Amino acid sequence: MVLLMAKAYVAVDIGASSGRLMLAEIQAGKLKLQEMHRFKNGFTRENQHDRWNVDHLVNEIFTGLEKIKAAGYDEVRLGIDTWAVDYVLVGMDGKKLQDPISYRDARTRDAIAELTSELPKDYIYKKTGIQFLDFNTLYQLYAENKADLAKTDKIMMMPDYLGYVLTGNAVTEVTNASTTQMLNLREGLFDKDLLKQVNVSQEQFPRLVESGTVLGNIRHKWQLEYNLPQTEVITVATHDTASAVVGTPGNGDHWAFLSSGTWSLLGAELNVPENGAAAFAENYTNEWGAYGTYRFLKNIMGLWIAQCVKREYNDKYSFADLAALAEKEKPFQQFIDVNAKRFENPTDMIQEIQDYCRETGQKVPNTPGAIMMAVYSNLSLFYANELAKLDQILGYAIDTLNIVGGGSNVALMNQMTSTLANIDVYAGPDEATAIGNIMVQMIAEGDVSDIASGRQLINDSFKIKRFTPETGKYGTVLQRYQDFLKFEKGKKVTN
Ligand SMILES: Nc1ncnc2c1ncn2[C@@H]1O[C@H](COP(=O)(O)OP(=O)(O)O)[C@@H](O)[C@H]1O
Ligand SMILES: C[C@H](O)[C@H](O)[C@@H](O)C(=O)COP(=O)(O)O
Ligand SMILES: [Mg+2]
Repeated sequence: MVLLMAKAYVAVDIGASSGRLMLAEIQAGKLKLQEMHRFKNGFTRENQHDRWNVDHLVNEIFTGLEKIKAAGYDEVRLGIDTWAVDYVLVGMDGKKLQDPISYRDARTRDAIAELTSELPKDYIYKKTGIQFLDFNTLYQLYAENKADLAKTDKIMMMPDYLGYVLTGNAVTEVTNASTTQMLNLREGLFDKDLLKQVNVSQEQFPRLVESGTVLGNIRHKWQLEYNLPQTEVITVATHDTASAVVGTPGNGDHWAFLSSGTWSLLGAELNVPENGAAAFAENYTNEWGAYGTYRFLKNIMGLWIAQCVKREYNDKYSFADLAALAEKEKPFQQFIDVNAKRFENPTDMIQEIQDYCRETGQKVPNTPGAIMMAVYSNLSLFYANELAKLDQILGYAIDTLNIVGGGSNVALMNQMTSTLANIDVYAGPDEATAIGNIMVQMIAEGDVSDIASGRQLINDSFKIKRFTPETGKYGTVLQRYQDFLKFEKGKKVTN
């Protein structure tokens, strides 16, 4: 009797700190997920810029696929998602011109001020509905080496470039394209004025496609070089946060998501964009989601800070160790604006945190536990503050927060956020990005009918932990934090 193997799906999810290949199948009505390969990601200094090693990423994808083949899977579907805004310049010969520059590189430091002196911010926001982050693709292209741009045949967003290397086919998938801050909300195309502003032609971007589009099979030349399964690549929601939102269980009537990884992306899934005055004033974004939705969210510095702290202790502590050390400390011993520019890419994060506390006349954390409690408690305060703003902008009360990603493992932060925001928190799955990647593939293949049934399958398949508010436990700390932020912004703390 030939056992019909359930279709196997592979998610390649590459975040700013780590990448992974996750294999999924539906077994007995549940989604079974297994990690087949994990690898480090990160940028290094090369040729005067912070750059990603994109050949390393390609090699790791093939290594992961060889492991999947060796595990007995001869045929798979595969989707690729990565972090946003960064791109690869591809020359007339179809090869990359150089290793891509990271969004944390200093080259865009003054780009927003320069570009928006010619094109006002409100004009750009009305067109695109996208938040002003100085590393958006628009500002990277504004700062790009003009000679390199002239040699460029195609500008490929990171996940699209990886799909192109595997299959030879180039597209621009819309969820990640929206993070460029160059897509026109009304027209659904790259905006002509913004293209002109950075001397790029529409033709230099491959055609725009929706998530769920079949990209093609892995090229034969790779099959000869590596021992790979037969692999059909599907263009998923290629911005990792878009996949994370698809993979969010969506518990609650008016629920919000917090994709908690290197970045914390806090927001709500909308059916129409919200690019009005209040959203503009609070720098909220309308990144495009899967299935015609919009990810109305704010970028928060997130666990990037924890990653730097861990590295600066020479990886002596695991993340779980650092969370356990923090648990032993008292919360809210100092207030920190975690989104201050100074925390974006400092040479020494621990020093930066201590200097900030000294400059603002606050208690300076000196031990790993105290430093991590400062990080976790101020992230939780920032989340609670932003949830209050979200209620104001959207005009209704968010009743539940779904926290996904690696940060959903930090019970201390899940509980603090629930109490500070006075709403229920559902934590998990931590691999929601990979799950959302796979969900789009399954919907494209007809194995799952739509996103609602996909989210039901997620709830049925993974352990989702609920946290409820310990009402009143922290008194007026949130109000005092909000007053502190207003005071610091008024003082224009140098950052
Ligand atoms: N067991 C854990 N305890 C505490 N923190 C954790 C744990 N697992 C993961 N994390 C946190 O999650 C972060 C990674 O989340 P992840 O979603 O994998 O990020 P990315 O996709 O950006 O690489 C780590 O930086 C760490 O701070
Ligand atoms: C620069 C972008 O805002 C950033 O990539 C963010 O959107 C993102 O993709 C975060 O994903 P991580 O998994 O790296 O936290
Ligand atoms: Mg991630």
